[in-house]
Amino acid sequence: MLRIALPNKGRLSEKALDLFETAGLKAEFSSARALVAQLGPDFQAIFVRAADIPEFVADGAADLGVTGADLVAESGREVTEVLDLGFGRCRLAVAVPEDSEIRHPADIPAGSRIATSFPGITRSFFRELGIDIEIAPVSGATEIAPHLGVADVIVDLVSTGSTLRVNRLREVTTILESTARVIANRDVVADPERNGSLEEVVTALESVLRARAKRYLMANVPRTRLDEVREVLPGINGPTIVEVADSGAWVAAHGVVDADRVYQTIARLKALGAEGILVTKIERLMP
Ligand SMILES: Nc1ncnc2c1ncn2[C@@H]1O[C@H](COP(=O)(O)OP(=O)(O)OP(=O)(O)O)[C@@H](O)[C@H]1O
Ligand SMILES: O=P(O)(O)OC[C@H]1O[C@H](OP(=O)(O)OP(=O)(O)O)[C@H](O)[C@@H]1O
Ligand SMILES: [Mg+2]
Repeated sequence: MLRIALPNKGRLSEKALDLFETAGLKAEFSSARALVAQLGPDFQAIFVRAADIPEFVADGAADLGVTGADLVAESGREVTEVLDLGFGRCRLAVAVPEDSEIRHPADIPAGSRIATSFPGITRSFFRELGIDIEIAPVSGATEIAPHLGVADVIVDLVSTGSTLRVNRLREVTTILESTARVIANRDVVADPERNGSLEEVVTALESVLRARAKRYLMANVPRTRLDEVREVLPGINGPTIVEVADSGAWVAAHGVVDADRVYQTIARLKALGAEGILVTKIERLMP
C-alpha cells in the first residue's frame, strides 16, 4: 500500500482532494478530524501542511505527495517530480513599496532587510546577484512587513497581484513560477513494484487532467455535409458517425474537442446546418 501526503488545508487542499476523487480515489475518513484516510482500496492518505510534504516524501514517511513546486524548491530536498497538476499557479516575486526607487533586483542595496517565508530561495537568489541581504522571517501576511518598518523588500507568492496592490507594493522581478506537483520518494521510483502502483495513480490523475481540457460534442448533421463535418470535428481518431433512426437525411456526429474551441466548433457546425448540438464534460480520458 502506498502512502500519499495531501495538504490538510490552504490553497491546494480542496483541489487535490477533488482531483483524487474524480480519478476514482475518494478519501474515506473514519472521523471528521481524522488526519489519515483510506484512498481507494490500495492507498492511504495522510493530511499534513503543504510546506511539510517535501520533507515527508524525501524521508519516506510518505511515498508520494501533492504540494507546490515553490515548497519543493524551498525545502531543498531531493524528490522526483512525477506530474504537474496545473492548479495552484503562482509566482514567487520580489516586491517593494510602490514609491520605492528600486526598479531592478540589482538596485536593492546591500544590507536590505527582506521579509519572506521562503528564506532558502531568497538567500540563494541574492547570493547569486552578489547582494548581501538580511532575512526577516515571517510565516504569512508578508505584504504588511514594509509598512511596519520590519523590512524594505519582500519575497512572496503572487497570483492575481491584488494583495500587492492593496498593500501598495510593486513587483520587481519573478524568482520562480509554481504549480501544484505530484512528487515521489526516490526509492519508491527505483523499486519496480512500488513504482508500478505509483504509475497507476499518475495515469489515473493524468486521465482526469486530460479530460478537463476537453469536451464531448454531439450534433445532428446533414449527411450531404459529412466531409466538411469531419474537418470541423476531428475527434481523437476522427468523429464517430451514428445513424439517426428513420432519418435518411441526417446522421449524428460525435467527437472530442478542446474545451477552449467549443464555441468556435459550434459556430462552424451550425454553418454546415447542424442541429441538436449537445456538449458534455468528460470525466476521464485515456488516449
Ligand atoms: N495566491 C495563490 N494562488 C495560487 N496558488 C497559491 C497562492 N498562494 C499559495 N499558493 C500555492 O499553495 C501553496 C500553499 O499555500 P497555502 O497558503 O495554502 O499554505 P500556507 O501559506 O503554508 O498555509 P496557511 O495559509 O494555511 O497558513 C503555496 O506554496 C503555493 O504553491
Ligand atoms: O496575488 P494574489 O492573488 O493576491 O495572491 C497572493 C497572496 O496569496 C497568498 O496568501 P494566502 O492567501 O495564502 O495567505 P497567507 O499569507 O496567510 O498564506 C500569498 O502569500 C499572497 O499573500
Ligand atoms: Mg498562504
